Amino acid sequence: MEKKNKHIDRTKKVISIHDLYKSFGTNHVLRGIDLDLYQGENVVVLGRSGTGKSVLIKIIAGLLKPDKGVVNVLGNDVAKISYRELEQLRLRIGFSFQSSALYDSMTVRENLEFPLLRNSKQLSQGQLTQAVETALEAVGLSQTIDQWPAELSGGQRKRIGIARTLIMQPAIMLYDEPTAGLDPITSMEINDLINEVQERFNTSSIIITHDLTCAKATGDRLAVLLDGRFVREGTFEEVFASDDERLKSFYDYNFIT
Ligand SMILES: Nc1ncnc2c1ncn2[C@@H]1O[C@H](COP(=O)(O)OP(=O)(O)OP(=O)(O)O)[C@@H](O)[C@H]1O
Repeated sequence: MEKKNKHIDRTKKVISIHDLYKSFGTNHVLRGIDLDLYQGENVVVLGRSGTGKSVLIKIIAGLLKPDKGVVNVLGNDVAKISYRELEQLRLRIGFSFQSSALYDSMTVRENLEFPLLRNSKQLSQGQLTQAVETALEAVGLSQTIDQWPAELSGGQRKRIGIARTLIMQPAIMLYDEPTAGLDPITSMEINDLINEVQERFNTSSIIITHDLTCAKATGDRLAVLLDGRFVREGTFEEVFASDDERLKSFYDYNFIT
């Protein structure tokens, strides 16, 4: 079912991208991208492999510099701010990567404490425990607190990865292929979690995927990236209510997998 979110504030842009270009040598990856993300909104970026979705996310996080164009994140022009300002900005952005990248040699509790200890050293043990418990509760995995990553399923590891991101109370979440490699039921649970995070913490999110079920379940708005530009944008129904041949590849892909 298509989602409905009533909490989007269309007067507040948390990300604003205008006329963004990025090439690597003769490989012109992004060729004039415009994208706004509003407070409380989930935007899905749909695109096939190699279309520049990760490059876009890296530019938003200031990990890559644009060749041309403006990328404003939470009021900061990422190409212009100092390294220190960029570090501060990154603390307000949560990344959920394809591999959940938990530390195998740490328990779930230690994995979650890690970003807090690295970034805000003045917390008492009681505050740390409280933050860990709140984040685990938000992803429905309170009982795993003293387990090791190797004891968890792929879906559970993904949730713990999201909890570790939430513990920093990010304003923006960037999800890179959140359902990749997960079975349909677990994928559905992750989609629900993305929506729960949006509602509970009023985060704004960019979700990168080529999974149409995920796009439909989580996206308030979809933007389809093809040949370096967004070729269609709107709700799931608006984007796919057309016989645009360029979108056929997504149906074929999703039919096969
Ligand atoms: N640091 C880099 N140096 C050179 N080329 C790069 C670099 N990063 C990305 N590219 C190129 O940019 C293009 C887009 O890559 P990107 O990783 O953004 O694709 P994607 O849409 O995220 O794909 P996937 O779904 O497979 O992750 C590719 O051709 C890739 O080789």
